[in-house]
Amino acid sequence: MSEGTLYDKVWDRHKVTTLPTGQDQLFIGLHLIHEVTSPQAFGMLRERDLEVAYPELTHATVDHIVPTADQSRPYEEDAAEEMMAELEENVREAGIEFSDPTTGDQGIVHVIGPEQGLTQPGKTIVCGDSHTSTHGAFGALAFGIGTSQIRDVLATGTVAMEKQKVRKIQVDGELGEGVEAKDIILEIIRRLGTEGGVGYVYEYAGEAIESLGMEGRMSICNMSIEGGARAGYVNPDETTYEWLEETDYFQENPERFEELKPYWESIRSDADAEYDDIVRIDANELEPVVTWGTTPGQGIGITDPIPAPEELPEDKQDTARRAQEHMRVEPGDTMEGYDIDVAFLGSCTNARLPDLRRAARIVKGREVHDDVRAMVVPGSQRVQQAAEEEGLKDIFEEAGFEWRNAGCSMCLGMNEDQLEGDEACASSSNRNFIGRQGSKDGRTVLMNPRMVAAAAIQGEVTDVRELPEAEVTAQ
Ligand SMILES: CC(C)[C@H](C(=O)O)[C@@H](O)C(=O)O
Ligand code: SF4
Repeated sequence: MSEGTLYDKVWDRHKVTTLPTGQDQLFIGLHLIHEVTSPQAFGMLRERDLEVAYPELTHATVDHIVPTADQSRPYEEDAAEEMMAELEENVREAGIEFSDPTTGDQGIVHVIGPEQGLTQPGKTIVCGDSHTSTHGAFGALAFGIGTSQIRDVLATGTVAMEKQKVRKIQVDGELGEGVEAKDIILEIIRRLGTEGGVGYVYEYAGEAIESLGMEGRMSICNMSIEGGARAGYVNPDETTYEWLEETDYFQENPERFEELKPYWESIRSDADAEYDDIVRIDANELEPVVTWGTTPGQGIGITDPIPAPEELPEDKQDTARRAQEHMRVEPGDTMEGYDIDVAFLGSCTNARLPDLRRAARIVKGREVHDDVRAMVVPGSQRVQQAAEEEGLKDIFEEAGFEWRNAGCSMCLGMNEDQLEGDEACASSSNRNFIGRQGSKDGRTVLMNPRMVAAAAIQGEVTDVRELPEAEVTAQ
């Protein structure tokens, strides 16, 4: 008999009880914390004289406020220094491991969890951060949670949640040249809308998903939340296991790998599992996708015309009009040739090593356009170090990119990396909301990392398929 989807199986395994509210109480296998959303929750624990129940299942990093240029302490910005100091005190008191910048392991929370082998198939993972859905790439159930839930998980190791429906997104076929995981997810959100996933978790399946590496799967799961879904996941397979085996945790505990593998296999969705909805996408039809508006759902293929608001469903027309005014784009035009001032290669969506490698192949031997300020912000210190060792830093710097230290940076502009005035930014991040990159008049165009590299070189949104790639010796 079918036990159902991965979602059903992992949920049932972690369910403690059904609460009088109708919600289920779930045991949490990994609680990731960062400096922005944890301080209040620790405060609530103190008020009630409670201790952290499972410090060994909790792991901290600093990412949002961390400066990416000068990281000497105290940080130049007082607010950043205060948040860092508070996190340091909280983790010290509770005995929580902290990947701070002195460890060489620091980075964006959704980059370091997988990197260190903390993220594993069949685990329940939470973090006070919406993009926690990223970890679903490993076949984990991973949810972003709010402050009171962070408090609950700190105090009890459990959280109250409502079960969602499951939509299978079946991506068949093969991606063409220059088209990436990021384009798949931007296309999904374009088709289903930013609210389309409300009430669902997304299971990504099909040949095009299975042939992606873990980093591509993470880019897709990362943006599930931008499509309104509570979480997203991919069933674990040999690609997952091979990646995991190289992580610290399984290098240090090889016997755990053999012990856990049967569990990982057992939680895969059954072939006859029932879904609440199934959506099919043909990867062969995709081209690089870019956004023309101010939500991640306002995207188009690079050769497609920007839609006229009146052609859109009625409830989308006003936001489209406002977005087109803000972005200063005209219906009927393509986004190709849209002038940019800044190029940002970073964020938990697209700042892992393979992302930087692909972008470097576009950048090598070329120069950043005179009117463009371009920067690379690696997702973690480890990505940074590996990229430096294999020569990627030199490629970017020779072309005129700034090479920064790891953090969220200009993805949301909580540190000093911000757009100025009405600058337009080609960005490998996941949100293009008005004001997102630190300036209320700033204009963000989301795209895949190779497209960001191409835009940096040309000074305008460019179809990367027209720029031949250079050979880069890195594997
Ligand atoms: C600061 C944090 C709460 C926020 C999130 O939840 O996603 C941030 O990471 C973001 O991407 O906007
Ligand atoms: S990189 Fe951006 S999306 Fe990711 S956690 Fe940081 S701010 Fe949020």
